[in-house]
Amino acid sequence: MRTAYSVETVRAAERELMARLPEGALMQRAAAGLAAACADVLGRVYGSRVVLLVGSGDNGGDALYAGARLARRGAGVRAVLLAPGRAHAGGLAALRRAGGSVVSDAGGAVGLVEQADLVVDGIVGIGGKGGLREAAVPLAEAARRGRGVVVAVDLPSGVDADTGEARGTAVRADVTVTFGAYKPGLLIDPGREYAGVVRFVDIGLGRGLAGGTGPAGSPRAEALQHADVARLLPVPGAESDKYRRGVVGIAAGSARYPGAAVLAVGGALRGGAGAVRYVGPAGGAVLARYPETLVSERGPARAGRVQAWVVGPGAGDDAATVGEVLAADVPVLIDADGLRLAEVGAVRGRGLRGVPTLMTPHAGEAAALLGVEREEVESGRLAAARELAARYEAAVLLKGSTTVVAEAGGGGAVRVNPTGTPWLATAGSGDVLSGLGGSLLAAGLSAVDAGSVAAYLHGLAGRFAAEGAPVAAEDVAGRIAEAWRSVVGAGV
Ligand SMILES: NC(=O)C1=CN([C@@H]2O[C@H](COP(=O)(O)OP(=O)(O)OC[C@H]3O[C@@H](n4cnc5c(N)ncnc54)[C@H](OP(=O)(O)O)[C@@H]3O)[C@@H](O)[C@H]2O)[C@@H](O)CC1
Ligand SMILES: [K+]
Repeated sequence: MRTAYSVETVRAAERELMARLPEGALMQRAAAGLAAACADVLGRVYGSRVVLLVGSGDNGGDALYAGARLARRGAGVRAVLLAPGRAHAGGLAALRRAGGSVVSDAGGAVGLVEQADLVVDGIVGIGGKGGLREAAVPLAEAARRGRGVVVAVDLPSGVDADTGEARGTAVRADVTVTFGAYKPGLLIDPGREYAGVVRFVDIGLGRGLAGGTGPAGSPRAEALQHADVARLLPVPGAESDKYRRGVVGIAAGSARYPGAAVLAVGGALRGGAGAVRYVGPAGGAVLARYPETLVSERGPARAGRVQAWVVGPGAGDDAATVGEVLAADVPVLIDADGLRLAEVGAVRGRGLRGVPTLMTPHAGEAAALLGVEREEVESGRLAAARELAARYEAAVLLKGSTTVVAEAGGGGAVRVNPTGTPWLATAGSGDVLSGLGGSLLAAGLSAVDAGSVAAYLHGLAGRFAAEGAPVAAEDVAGRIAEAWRSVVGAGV
């Protein structure tokens, strides 16, 4: 699991640790880790050309001390100072002692940046406010088009550490070396994309972050990894029959949109439930594609037992079916039209009774439910998911470039999906996800686990299906088993 903490929590943990350590010790740990990562990406340090972009805070200090270490190993290191009078004094002295040089005219340094083998972005770290300042923009752009590798210190400058927002230009890193804890902005797009490969350097904050003797700051975001997902996936026991593995009911599709039902059933059949029951007007289309489906002509209340329901994909205006499903005392996943048709009170009532509900809106649907503009949801995905989860007392999976899952009530760490791919933004892909999530709910996973595991597998399946080309939702459903196998293989 990658666990990310807010800047406030990281700062508090740092203060607590610094009080017990000699002055400057933490920065030396950070700089040592940073220099090691830089040496790795360079391959050969001796003779390489390194340019440090140095801002006015400790982020620049890290860059300068790491630069000094590289200079001692024979690299030609130049520090470009964005605020010449305010650069970290100790770091500057260390760099000069090691033979590095300083460039105070940032405006004239564009050529240097373009020609460097390695550009180290120490412009600003967790102390950053707003986007990159004007003087830094041409340097960030030069780093992007230049020939060298770009390594960001702690996080790419211009990216908001707590939200992943990038206002205006931000540094595009190949590698980000982050200290002490992941920051949410490294896990959430667009920040995640700007960060490139993230390397974590432990500087000893663990005890403070865990709440031990330090601040009881809880994680803000977490990203499942293969091994976490492998532990959560349902495994049938020797005596499991199809009913013990869970039956998932799909109340989806309409005469106008039969395809949504077919795709949701397709996702559900690959999600670990023992059987899929379909209720709705698209039974013929469903059976034609998936003859193993149990199709019922009657409404959800009389369709037979299920351990979880999926309601909403392609449902049109069928509010009665949505109401009937929400009245059932089993977990329910609500998607698409169902989100619009579900009454807040009915969903909240389930949550207050302890019956799980998982809502799976995309940004547009979430914006409509919250009564805000879509852009507001897109630029503050964590906050939007938490707000919906609090209003509805339901787990909320907010789909998008980075899919996030908040627990009912909106507290706790938000799960952030690391496997997404832009190719998944294709018609019907959400229907597959809803079936898959419902199937995992029926197999016994909690709402947050079912949502985050479904997003993880769906993202992997999307990548397998796409391989760099457009995909159809059917292809994604068809690759879920492969995604599952790849996860389980890595977890054992
Ligand atoms: N604390 C620790 O224990 C450890 C911390 N560590 C490291 O320290 C980093 C945090 O250092 P920090 O607190 O000095 O803040 P930092 O990110 O360098 O920036 C603040 C400065 O930048 C400025 N500035 C603000 N916004 C800006 C913008 N948009 N664009 C440009 N400039 C902007 C602002 O100045 P002002 O607004 O006054 O002009 C201020 O001077 C952290 O990320 C990690 O790398 C490690 O060494 C491990 C131990
Ligand atoms: K930085």
